Amino acid sequence: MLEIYKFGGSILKNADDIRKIADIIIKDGNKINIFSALHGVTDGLIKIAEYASKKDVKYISEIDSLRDYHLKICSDLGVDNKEIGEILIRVKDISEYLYKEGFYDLSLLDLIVGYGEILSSNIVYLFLAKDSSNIELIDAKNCIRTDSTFTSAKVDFEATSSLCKNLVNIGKINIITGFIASDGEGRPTTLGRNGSDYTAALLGKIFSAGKIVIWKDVDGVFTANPKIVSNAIQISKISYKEMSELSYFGNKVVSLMALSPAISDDIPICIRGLYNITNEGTLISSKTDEEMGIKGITAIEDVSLININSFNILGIGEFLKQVFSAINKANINIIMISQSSSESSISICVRSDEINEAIRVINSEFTKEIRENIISIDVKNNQSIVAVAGFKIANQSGLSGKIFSNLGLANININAISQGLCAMSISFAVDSSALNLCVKLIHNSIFENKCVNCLIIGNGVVGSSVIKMINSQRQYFLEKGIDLRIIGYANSKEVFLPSGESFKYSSYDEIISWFSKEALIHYVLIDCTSSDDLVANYRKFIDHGFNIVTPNKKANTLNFDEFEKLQNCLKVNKKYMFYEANVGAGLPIISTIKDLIDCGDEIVKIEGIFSGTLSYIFNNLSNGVKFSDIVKMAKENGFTEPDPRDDLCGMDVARKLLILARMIGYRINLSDLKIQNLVDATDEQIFEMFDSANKENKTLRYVGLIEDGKASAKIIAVDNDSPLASTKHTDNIISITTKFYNKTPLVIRGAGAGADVTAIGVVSDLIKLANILL
Ligand SMILES: Nc1ncnc2c1ncn2[C@@H]1O[C@H](COP(=O)(O)OP(=O)(O)O)[C@@H](O)[C@H]1O
Ligand SMILES: N[C@@H](CC(=O)OP(=O)(O)O)C(=O)O
Repeated sequence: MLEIYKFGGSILKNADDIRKIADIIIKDGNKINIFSALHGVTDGLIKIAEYASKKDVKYISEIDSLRDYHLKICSDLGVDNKEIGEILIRVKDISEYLYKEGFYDLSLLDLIVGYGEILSSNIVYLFLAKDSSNIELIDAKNCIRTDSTFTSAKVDFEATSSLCKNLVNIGKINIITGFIASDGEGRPTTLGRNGSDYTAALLGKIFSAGKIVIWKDVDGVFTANPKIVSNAIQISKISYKEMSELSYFGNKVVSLMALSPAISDDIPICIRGLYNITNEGTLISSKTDEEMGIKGITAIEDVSLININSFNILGIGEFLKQVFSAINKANINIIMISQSSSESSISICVRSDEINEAIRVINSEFTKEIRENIISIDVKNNQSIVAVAGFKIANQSGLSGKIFSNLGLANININAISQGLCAMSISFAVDSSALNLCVKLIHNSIFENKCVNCLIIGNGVVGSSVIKMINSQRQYFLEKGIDLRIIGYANSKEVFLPSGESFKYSSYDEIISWFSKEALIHYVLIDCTSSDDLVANYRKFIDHGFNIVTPNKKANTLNFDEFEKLQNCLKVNKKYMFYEANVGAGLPIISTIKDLIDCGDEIVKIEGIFSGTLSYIFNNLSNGVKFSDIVKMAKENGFTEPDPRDDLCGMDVARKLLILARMIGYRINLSDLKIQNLVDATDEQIFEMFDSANKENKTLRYVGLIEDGKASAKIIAVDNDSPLASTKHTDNIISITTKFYNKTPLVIRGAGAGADVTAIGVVSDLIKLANILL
């Protein structure tokens, strides 16, 4: 099966690229190979023509760099540079002529610009010809015949077909210049920017190729430009119609012009990546990937919007006819139209370089009406058109809502919208300054809305366990439709990204702006620190779209005013904060209390052992064992904070009590709690308490209590048969008495400390959050 290969400027950057291309051509024995100019060379040649004709000597340095670029590649490839040098002298001669004349027209522009393809093809030919005699170099000026519309010439297919059949020997490996052609008088023409794709498609049609393969620096067609949207998804199959829609709206992967010869003869076009040849690329054909209804988001930059308002004096039909015929006469290309018939107003989008002409013709068409204030015109410059395309666009209910509500949240204004009844696309105009954010947001609201993007700050014991748990359970969560994705994790100085890269930060603002620019849809900050500073920044994170999940107790124990501000901030931004691991690590204490409240139950009393450390200490009290020795043992076993006084002072228990008390509506602060501090408790004092409890068949416990609007914690002697007496090891136990659980309280008991159980608390919050968001 004959295949046409086309190699674009994006993969013609250096000698290595050319070696890779040569390998592919030789390995596949591919017969028809079309080449664009080296990367950036067409732009460079246009600049040379412009400078030289304006008598600007900058053209000389441009010529020099053009020469150096090509000659360096020749020398890197070990190719004799004599011929290339001669071609470069011709380019120099033309530019000197333009300089002398101080003028250029489009035919001269085509003459000079076409040398880009001549140079690149010659280099490739010379390189391949070093090892093979079966290589042919073809200048497409000798076989692609066009009219004389310089810079965008129209092809005479019949003449081209017979010239190509005469000239191209498909027994050989042909290296053919893309983009360039000649008119009936032999004058060089070009097929329009990005025209090499078209050359490839024409040859595909002429030689009834089985496939046209366009080699690129990307692995295929993606759901958005992967250079803008880093998480764009590669499309495996896309229909000609869908691709045409994307190309019309600015997708550069394959030019619109190139699609038509392929469509007419049903020749599949495959987009493949030179740098990843194991990837099969994207197939553009009559078939599409049915499951993927929406294929992508694309944009046309540098457009202007003209709004023409008519105050209904003319009939709407007559008004539109006049507008379009005026614009049509001036040969201006209308890219998008949006009409509001009730007001007889119409918005027309044109390329920015055509806006002045468009305004001029409309002004002259409606001179009288404008003078009489029947018609008014206003113009918005610096616009871009964004389009979402795919075969299911027309019948995707809610799609526009999803797109526009996300743009609304990001304060991006839509200046005009267009969608047909059976359209393959929705297109709309936005300010160019918002373009990249807009494309990312739309992309992510369509393709990434099933994923919760987790930023973990704090990579200590808990943070590391959370990361491990998210990663090891990933598949399990995915099967349940929940995609928890870690987008970064940070210590106090640096953020590490999944790509292996990292960046240092000195303020949380830097982290926020780094991740906000990705414009993902669902963000969550997982605060695994005990930092007050990070908590002080929560509101900024929330304002920028983050939800919060945290085992850090500092946020819920801020002084009440600050705590309320945080709650309001969550409410205003419609974001969530989950904090199961604040109390009892993974034990479902917070969620149970929340559920009870949500059901209308009333919490009368909460009592329990809230500290794993203090639980361990009092569980190990027995005759003949000193309190201070048990504290030492707890420390040796890693059950205490690095400084055990942080546990003994009762502050950790106080925070937990305050968190629960606020949940059930107490408007109190830490200073309102009565907490027994054990830092200075002596062995004798504790033994005395232990002994007298023992004698009364009671057990000593450090118990927290929330009741009657107050919260406190102290050592209590509880009955030996009370649930609080039954704890072991580092257990937490919490007994909740409510309006409904009034005879026998609801009791939750289990391990209340440790990295893994805390991580469970965090991850269970993430799942709850995901179930709300997704
Ligand atoms: N949806 C998309 N999928 C893949 N690439 C895209 C998409 N939209 C824009 N691009 C851009 O198109 C570029 C390739 O086009 P171009 O530079 O014209 O290639 P060439 O010079 O090889 O013809 C890619 O590098 C990529 O940045
Ligand atoms: N070199 C021409 C033709 C072309 O098709 O190039 P590329 O394949 O790099 O888009 C241009 O830049 O317009």
